[in-house]
Amino acid sequence: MSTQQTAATDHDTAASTDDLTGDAARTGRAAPAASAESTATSHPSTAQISVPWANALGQLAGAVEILGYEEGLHEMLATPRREINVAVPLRRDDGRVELFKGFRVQHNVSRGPGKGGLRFHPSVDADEVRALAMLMTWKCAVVDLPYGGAKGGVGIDPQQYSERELERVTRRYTSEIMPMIGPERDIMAPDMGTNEQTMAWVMDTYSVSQGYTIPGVVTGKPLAVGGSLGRATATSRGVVHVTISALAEVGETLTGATVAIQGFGKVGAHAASIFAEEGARVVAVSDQFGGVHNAAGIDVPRLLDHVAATGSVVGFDGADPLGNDALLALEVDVLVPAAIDGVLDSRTAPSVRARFVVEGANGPTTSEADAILAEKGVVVVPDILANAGGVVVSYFEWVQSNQTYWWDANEIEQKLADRMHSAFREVAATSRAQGITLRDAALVIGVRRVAEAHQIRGLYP
Ligand SMILES: NC(=O)C1=CN([C@@H]2O[C@H](COP(=O)(O)OP(=O)(O)OC[C@H]3O[C@@H](n4cnc5c(N)ncnc54)[C@H](OP(=O)(O)O)[C@@H]3O)[C@@H](O)[C@H]2O)C=CC1
Ligand SMILES: O=C(O)CCC(=O)C(=O)O
Repeated sequence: MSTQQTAATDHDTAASTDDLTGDAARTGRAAPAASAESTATSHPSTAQISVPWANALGQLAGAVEILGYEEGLHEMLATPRREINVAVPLRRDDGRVELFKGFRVQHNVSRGPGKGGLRFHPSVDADEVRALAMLMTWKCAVVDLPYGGAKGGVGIDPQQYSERELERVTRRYTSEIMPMIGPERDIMAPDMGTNEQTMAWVMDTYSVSQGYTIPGVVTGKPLAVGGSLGRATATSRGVVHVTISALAEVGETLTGATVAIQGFGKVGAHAASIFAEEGARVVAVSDQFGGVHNAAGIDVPRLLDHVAATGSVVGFDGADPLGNDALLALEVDVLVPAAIDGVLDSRTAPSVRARFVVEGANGPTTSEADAILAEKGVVVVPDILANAGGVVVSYFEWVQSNQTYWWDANEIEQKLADRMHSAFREVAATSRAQGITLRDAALVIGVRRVAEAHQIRGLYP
């Protein structure tokens, strides 16, 4: 028996995960637009809506059904408050001109300014950004931050462009969406394809336009211009905190637990390091080029050196090659999708053998896959809880910026741990009390907080 199988067997003796998967029949409900894969299309010009937006609407519909809200309130919660589409021209280093589409969506601002990342990825379109903005609304509410939800994106593959070209795209995009953003209006942060340098360019472009330095317009900035300690690792650390909480629910710890991670970017790579430091066995990781697997556990620091030298996990000599789909099907305790959305769908979900799926990525599981995983007894810790560590420390960064007084790393890590564990406890308690999945429980908490804000403010009768 392999060491991987031994670990799984050890964990099999612990308490069952049934009470965190809710009632599978209920999870598989036919909510409006919930059958995302069958009704949606990834082509924005057709009458149908895209998979991420259909999934987001379906999730909201499920929460509204549980909460018993009437249609007017449902419609208000489903409708983005403000959206802007912009054209972003770029003069390439060689003189040619290219045009990209950019978007910023404020889904809801009833609890505070819009908050959410900026994504550079070729798949970015209006529906994807809408879906991600809606997720931000529920996410900020689940961890009880005084923010609404927003997201931005540019349909560009950043790996095909020079640093100088990316700077020009970022500055032009920022200028185009300028009327919507600001430290009290809408605060950006890094997401897929962007990083702290991108945030420094956004902050500089915004500050120059206003005539003075305004660090609070973005979070996830470099420390040298007002970033926060702990932000770079916060999303991943939050993923590890909720994994520890989820395992504790069934009487287990992280020690020796097997973990597979899809995506080795800002979230996936830090998660691999932190899981390994905390005593878990990281057996597989992947990036867009493929994955690597070692049942005895990957030497993560050595893998990081390999990635720094080659740009990919592929070819690492301390593990065997593995495809991305095969990674999703590994028999592990914890599977962490930390790359793109929709990777767990009706095709891949039946093969999942992990006991816990902890969503580092936004929207990695389609509605159909959710129902399949619940049926199989797989516990899914949903994105709006699992990856909220990033926005929690973004909030800390914004608070520090506003008060111009900086906390030390221990204070930030402790506040992050407290916030993530207490949010998990609250979600798990709702899940148990109502017999619903962790995703539905997190949505019920988030949606209810946002609806309450509307009702108290009088924006909704
Ligand atoms: N950064 C943050 O603070 C937060 C991020 N998230 C979510 O986490 C996810 C990852 O974000 P982040 O780490 O910031 O993004 P990055 O751009 O830093 O990393 C993305 C990773 O995904 C990999 N990837 C891209 N396409 C595929 C594919 N088709 N199959 C497998 N892997 C793929 C990339 O591979 P390669 O390295 O080869 O390019 C890269 O390793 C996103 O869903 C994001 O919205 C959620 C909360 C906060
Ligand atoms: O840190 C933030 O403000 C938001 C990060 C983000 O985009 C996300 O949580 O999806």
